[in-house]
Amino acid sequence: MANEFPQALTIAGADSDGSAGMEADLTTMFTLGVHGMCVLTAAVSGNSYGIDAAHNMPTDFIAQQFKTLAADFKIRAAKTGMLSDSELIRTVATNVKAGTFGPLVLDPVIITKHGAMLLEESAYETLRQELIPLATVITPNFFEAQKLAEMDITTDADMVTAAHKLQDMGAKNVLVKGAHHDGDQDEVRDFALLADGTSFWLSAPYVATEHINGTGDTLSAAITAELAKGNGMADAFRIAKQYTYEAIADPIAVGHKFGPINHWAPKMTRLK
Ligand SMILES: Nc1ncnc2c1ncn2[C@@H]1O[C@H](COP(=O)(O)OP(=O)(O)OP(=O)(O)O)[C@@H](O)[C@H]1O
Ligand SMILES: Cc1ncc(COP(=O)(O)O)c(N)n1
Repeated sequence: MANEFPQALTIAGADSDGSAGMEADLTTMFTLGVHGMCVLTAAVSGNSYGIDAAHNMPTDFIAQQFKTLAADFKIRAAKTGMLSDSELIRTVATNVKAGTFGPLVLDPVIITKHGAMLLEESAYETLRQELIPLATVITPNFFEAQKLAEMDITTDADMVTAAHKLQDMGAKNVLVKGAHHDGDQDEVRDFALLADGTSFWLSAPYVATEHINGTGDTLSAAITAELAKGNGMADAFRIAKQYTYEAIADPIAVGHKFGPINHWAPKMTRLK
């Protein structure tokens, strides 16, 4: 009998162009040497220009997927992606609480690189109440941190304040991703706040490319994969940031606008 292989779960929407969502999550987990599984929450019809349509899965089917996977696999870490609305968030929260899926990485997907909104504004409060308290880690981008912490973020000090607010809401560890879309900077910095109160900045060179669809999914899926392998939180953050940077830094020519990042570039396969 083979040794038990690290297994992780993504609770996410499918992105038809393969750049973000479930596809980015499973690709990242595969590349980092973890077997990835999926509870499908929604599906979008998208290409590198934008998203043309989206559909949610029925909540009873979402609940069934959790039960089917829990009946068999030893899932060591899980993450969330596109959750669309309050009903879906509640379904996911109920089923996460009922199962043993290890640490939960909450990627609070609200907006895509093309500006499509993947979470209804009326659901922000449900996310705060139902899912943030269950989160071992939350990984909001700049925009999501502003919405969830209900504050403007313009300085490093604001990022730190937002991270503490999210921790006060119940997320144990927080990674607030810095803004990077204006191109007037030479580095992108994310702020990490750990459960024990320690904190640090993660920095990488700014890459001037439009091939950045799925960066947030990739970062949170890489954190999930590293936690599934047994790495500590700070190491998981650092490895995930490096993996994502390397995948952005060597773009591939796929699509005409916001194309996918390059998961063949990182030289980190099965890094422990
Ligand atoms: N152009 C870039 N150059 C270097 N690093 C980048 C660039 N864009 C994003 N990153 C990094 O990628 C990671 C993901 O952050 P990002 O803010 O893109 O997530 P996101 O907005 O949730 O992604 P998405 O829009 O795909 O949902 C962060 O560590 C961020 O610093
Ligand atoms: C189905 C789906 N889920 C999530 C995202 C956002 O991904 P990211 O935050 O990585 O840009 C997306 N574009 N599509």
